[in-house]
Amino acid sequence: MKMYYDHDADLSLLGGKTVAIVGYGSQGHAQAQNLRDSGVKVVVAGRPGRSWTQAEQDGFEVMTVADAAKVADIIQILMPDERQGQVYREEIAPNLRAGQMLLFSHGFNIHFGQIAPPADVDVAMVAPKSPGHLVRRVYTQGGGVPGLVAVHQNATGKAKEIALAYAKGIGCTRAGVFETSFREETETDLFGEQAVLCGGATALVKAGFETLVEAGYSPEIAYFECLHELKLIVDLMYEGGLSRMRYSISDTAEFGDYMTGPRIVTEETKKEMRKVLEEIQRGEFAKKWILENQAGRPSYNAIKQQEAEHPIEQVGARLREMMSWIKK
Ligand SMILES: NC(=O)C1=CN([C@@H]2O[C@H](COP(=O)(O)OP(=O)(O)OC[C@H]3O[C@@H](n4cnc5c(N)ncnc54)[C@H](OP(=O)(O)O)[C@@H]3O)[C@@H](O)[C@H]2O)C=CC1
Ligand SMILES: CC[C@](O)(C(C)=O)C(=O)O
Ligand SMILES: [Mg+2]
Ligand SMILES: [Mg+2]
Repeated sequence: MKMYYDHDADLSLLGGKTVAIVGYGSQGHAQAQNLRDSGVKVVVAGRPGRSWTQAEQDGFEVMTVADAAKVADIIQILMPDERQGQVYREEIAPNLRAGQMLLFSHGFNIHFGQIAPPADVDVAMVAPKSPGHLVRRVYTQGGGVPGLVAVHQNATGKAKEIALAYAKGIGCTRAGVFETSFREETETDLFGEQAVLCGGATALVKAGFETLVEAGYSPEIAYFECLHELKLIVDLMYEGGLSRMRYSISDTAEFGDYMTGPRIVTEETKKEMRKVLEEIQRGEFAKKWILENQAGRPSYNAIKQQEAEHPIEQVGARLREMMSWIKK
């Protein structure tokens, strides 16, 4: 397995081809706009509604998913994971022809068997390791976000080269693209978002905020300390790793970091992380998420509502009103 950069990928492989971006949400709008700016012919596929209108306003030719599956050479599926199976079966599969490429940015549906493409199409993945809005922002700033590339089916014999050309079109080869498998991407992505990036980080931020507020400190100070400043600290880690961050903070903070960090994230926490990973590997999380959607998302909706009402969200909204550069 190796890393691929701009000089390893040939954008001309997409010349004369049409890429259909199915779904114009977080990843869809970013990948569609980056590809277009890279000179690739892009159409957007969706259903009548907000995203369809937005894609038209952004200057794209927009069509139904079924029509896009007919006209495109590469079909990049960027609908929510839980919707992809049904739309694939109803609108994409009946219109597929040999030699097309089905592309994904997350391996969930292939790895967990929700989508089973015919043998005569390429099936690959280009997964940006970034939220969609930053895929676009970093590209327009001249950079790119790292990505993963994987091939599940190589019907044409050119699947990896085409996927790498696509990765170049969205800017990922500027930062580096690592070759992986659908299984590795799916399991590590689910683990990362649950244990560290989203679940772990939000739980840490809320616990810190609540500890300060419950001890009588101002919610405003607790917000700045536990949420706002986290971005600034993480920016330093992004630029130069843990040591760059530790270079910039005071020695007092660095000593506190060494003494207290291991008391917060303990061996017990790591034990739980290993359990989370095993549940993902055994497909238990995927099953739970599929059943949750079939039941109309009762837990998801209830917790989402509860989280929106957390005091950190109220105080944060008020404080950010004064920071116009953040609102932009
Ligand atoms: N969000 C991210 O940053 C990342 C996402 N990914 C992966 O990318 C994929 C897309 O995720 P994400 O960008 O978050 O998705 P979003 O939820 O942001 O966007 C979903 C899009 O799909 C459209 N859509 C939903 N249902 C249908 C349907 N039945 N028919 C046609 N269009 C439909 C929505 O249109 P409408 O407005 O009509 O609802 C919307 O445009 C997933 O596989 C995800 O795991 C990978 C890396 C990061
Ligand atoms: C961290 C969440 C993510 O995996 C991502 C932005 O990479 C996602 O599924 O949105
Ligand atoms: Mg991810
Ligand atoms: Mg993810």
